[in-house]
Order: sequence, then C-alpha cells, then structure tokens
Amino acid sequence: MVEEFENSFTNELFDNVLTYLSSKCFDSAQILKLSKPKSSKNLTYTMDHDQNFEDEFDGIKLNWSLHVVEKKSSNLGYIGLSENRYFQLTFHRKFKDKVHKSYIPHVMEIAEMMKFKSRERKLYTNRSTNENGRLWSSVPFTHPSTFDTVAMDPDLKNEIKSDLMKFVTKQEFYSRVGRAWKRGYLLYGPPGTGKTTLIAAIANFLKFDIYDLELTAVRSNSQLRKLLISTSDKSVIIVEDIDCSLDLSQRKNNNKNNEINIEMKENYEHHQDGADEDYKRALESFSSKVSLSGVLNFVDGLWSSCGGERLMIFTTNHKEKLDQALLRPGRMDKHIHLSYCEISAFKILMKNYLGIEEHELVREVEELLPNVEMTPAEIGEVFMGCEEDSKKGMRNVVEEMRSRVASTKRGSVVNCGELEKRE
Ligand SMILES: Nc1ncnc2c1ncn2[C@@H]1O[C@H](COP(=O)(O)OP(=O)(O)OP(=O)(O)O)[C@@H](O)[C@H]1O
Repeated sequence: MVEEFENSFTNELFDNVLTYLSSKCFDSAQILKLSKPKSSKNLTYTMDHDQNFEDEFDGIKLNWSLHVVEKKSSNLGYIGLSENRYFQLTFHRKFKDKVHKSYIPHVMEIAEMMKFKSRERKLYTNRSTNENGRLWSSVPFTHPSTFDTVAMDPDLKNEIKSDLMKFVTKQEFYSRVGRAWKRGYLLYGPPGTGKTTLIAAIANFLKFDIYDLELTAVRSNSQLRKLLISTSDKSVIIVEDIDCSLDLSQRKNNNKNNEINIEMKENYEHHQDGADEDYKRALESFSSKVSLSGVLNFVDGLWSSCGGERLMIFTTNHKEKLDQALLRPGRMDKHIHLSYCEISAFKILMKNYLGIEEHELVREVEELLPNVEMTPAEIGEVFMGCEEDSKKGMRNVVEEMRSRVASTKRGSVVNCGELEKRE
C-alpha cells in the first residue's frame, strides 16, 4: 500500500527538491543529469522525465519521480501546448505523517543549506560613496585563504574552528540564555602575522559574506547604526586596525584631543597634495564623529542583536591601546594572538609554498626561529618563486634567518659599546 504525494510545486520548491536530490547523488549510486542552461553560468542538475530516484529517511523508503504533462492553453484565441512538470513522491501510507512533518522540511532545509553554500559570496565596503544612496557597495568575495593554508599553531586553529562551529549551531542556546546571536573576535599581533588572512579563512569556513567597515568613512554614530542594521545575517563584520581608525583609548574626547585636532587641521593645509597618506588618515580619524560609545553600542548594544548570526572581528597591532570596555566578553569574546612564525606554522608554509613536508634544514630552522622575529608574510616572501626548487627555498630562508641572528648580535655589541663610551 503506498501513498502518493504530488504537489503543485512552485518553481522554488521544485528547485529545492532537485537540489536535495543532487546532494544525494554523492552518497548514492544514482545519477542526475548535469546540464548548463544557456541563461546561466552555473551547472544545474536535471532529472529525466519518468526517472526514479530512491531515498531513505529514518528507515522509510521513498521514491521520487518527475512527470511532465502537456496542457493545452489558449491565449488570445491561439491554442498552444505548455508543459507542466511535477514531482511525485511515493512511500508507504503508514509514514504519511512523518513524511509531511519531518521528511519534507528536511528536504527543504538541506536544499536551502546547499544553495546557501554554493551562492556567490560578497565582500562589502562602506568606503566608496554610493550614487544609489546605498550604504554598502560590494564585489564578489573570492579570497582563497582557508584554515589549511593559514600558517598558525594547529591547536589554536582547531580551537577557533570548534568555537565557530559551536557559534553557528547554537542558535537555540543563545536564545535560551538571553544572548544576541553574535560573537566578537579580537585578532591582535604584529603586521604580517596573518590577521586578514585568518579573517578570510573564517569567512570561507562559515561561507559567510564579509562587511569591511571603515570607521573613518562613517560620519556619525547614527550612520554607524544604519550600517549595522543593513548588514545581512550570516556575515562577518570586520574593523581592521581599530586603534588607527579612531581614538579609542579614552571614553571622551577631552580638550587635549580637540587641541590636537585643531593643530592637525592647520598642519594639514600644508599636506593637501595627499603625499602623506598616513597623516591624512590620522586626521580623518580625529575628524570622525564616531565616538567610542558609538562603537561600543555597535558591538554590543540593542541594535547589534537585530537579525541572525553575525561575527564581529576587530584587528589591531596594539591591543594595549584599546579601551577595556571594548575588550570585555560580550564585545570581544575571544582574543586571538597571532605572532611571529613558530615551527608548526613554518611547516605549514613549507608545505603550501614548496610542496614538501620534511627537509634536512628544518632542524636548523627550529633552532633559529626563537631568535629571529620573522612573520609568516616574510617567510612566504622568501619562498615565493621557489615552488619548483624547494631546496633553494629552504636554503634562502635559512640564510635569511642566519643573517638576522648575526645582525641582532652585532646590534647588541654596538649598543654595549655605546654604553661603555658614555660611562
Ligand atoms: N599566518 C599566515 N598564514 C599564511 N599566510 C600568511 C600568514 N600571515 C601572513 N601571510 C601572508 O602575508 C600576507 C600579509 O598577511 P596579512 O595581511 O594577513 O597580515 P596582517 O597580520 O593582517 O597584517 P597587518 O597587521 O599589516 O594588516 C598575506 O597576503 C599572506 O599571504
């Protein structure tokens, strides 16, 4: 005895079933046709008319089939033929309730998840002024960084991955304990240690869009709030170099800052050629009307809880410059220190750039690394161009490290000499 479930599928539901079945192709021996419609860049799955597709859910055997019926239609007196496509789902009658209440929602959930994962992701910015009045403009996000390519301590990497997984799968927990479904990370460490690279890997891991917030381009706290509420769910909002973007070391702009502001503005008259970009940026930060309290509210105020899951990531080279209020849990829940290269990170770079996992010089590298402050960016630069010649890559990196150690030693001798002279 079977129950047949036919539905006048809307296009979206029809697509969802097809997407779901295509996901099943991977773990069953069944095949759907892969085709590329003229109008689309993407490959899509299609099913042949009257083809069957077996599925199993919680011990229930189900059968999907696609049917096409031709219908006569008349339009302005002309009679034509149109196609009506529908899926038929066949299963044992006794499972009717379970299929309707659990299986169909399961199919839709899997399909939505697959569509979410395969969509083109976006990198948004508020930097460029937008003629359409939009707060964010975007480009496709295609950064290739993944957790496999980021050179960092494997334990820290796993800790971050499991923290992210807990975050995205615990919506119910967040609502039970009365917390907004968001999480804040602070990435800190010297330039070139992989803060931006890690952000890209996180966004790729979660399949989230990125909103790159440039605070110096925000005119007021209320504009900051507007920017926040126009971000979408499942996104990473990043503020890079937070210490350079605003004067966040003090809660209130005191008189001293105002004096500096005026003085900088006066000096700026002499820098109008734009040659001194750093100076211009610093001035913009003083002129920005976004206050620390605006940023604190942005991260953990009532408005920050609107919508679905959001990850906020701030980066800085100088954690010590940041106000404690910004660093507290609830705002920055996890502080991640990225530092100079250690041997585990070095081995990842060696594998990624040179394609090797072991080398006779690794032992020497291990001895040299604690005595040189080399960032993953610098090591990557030495390895560049040596993909075809791993020996050369290793020789170059060891030479570079040796010369740094030697110059550090020379430096300390000179300093001692200077001290002696002064005495
Ligand atoms: N941990 C790392 N793993 C892999 N590549 C890295 C890492 N750190 C740096 N790199 C390489 O160095 C370049 C610069 O790194 P990145 O921009 O991520 O550093 P950063 O810490 O954000 O620097 P800054 O503080 O100046 O913004 C990257 O393009 C990447 O190729």
